[in-house]
Amino acid sequence: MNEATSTPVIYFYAQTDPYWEFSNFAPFGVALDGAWWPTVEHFFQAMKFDDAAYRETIRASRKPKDAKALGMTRKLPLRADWEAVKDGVMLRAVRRKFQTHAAPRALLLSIGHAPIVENAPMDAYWGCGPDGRGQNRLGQILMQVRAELAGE
Ligand SMILES: Nc1nc(O)c(N)c(N[C@@H]2O[C@H](COP(=O)(O)O)[C@@H](O)[C@H]2O)n1
Repeated sequence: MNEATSTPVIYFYAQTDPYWEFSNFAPFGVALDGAWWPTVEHFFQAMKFDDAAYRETIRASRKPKDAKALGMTRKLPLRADWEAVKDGVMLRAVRRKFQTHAAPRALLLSIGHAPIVENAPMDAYWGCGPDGRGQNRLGQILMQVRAELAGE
């Protein structure tokens, strides 16, 4: 429960959780930059790199966890501006996912103005982190996309 508003908080993360559809790992592909990406995670991880061949390796990987593992390598350099652009990359991909797929869009709109939190125990940037006090940037982006879709 959000104590300020008494609105239930929507948590999501694992495939077995309610609202798994909100995860970047959920199987909703996106068309971006002239290609089809199997999940938002594939696109996000690939965009970390200037190397086009490596981006394609990530795009072609079987599962989002494979894409994530490929994106975590530091054998190749991250693009120099990654920290500056990563939130915009995430917003583009999440926005396209919900524009493209009716089922997750309906679910996102069905929860009204409820706060959304990625319940990621190891990620205090995109999620709420181990102590629940992380930045929750993915949750914020989902709420932004929800407002756009609702015409707010
Ligand atoms: N479902 C799921 N499983 C994991 O293991 C995760 N880490 C996440 N979180 C997502 O990871 C992405 C962030 O990647 P970087 O750490 O910036 O490389 C982002 O899509 C999170 O939502 N989710």
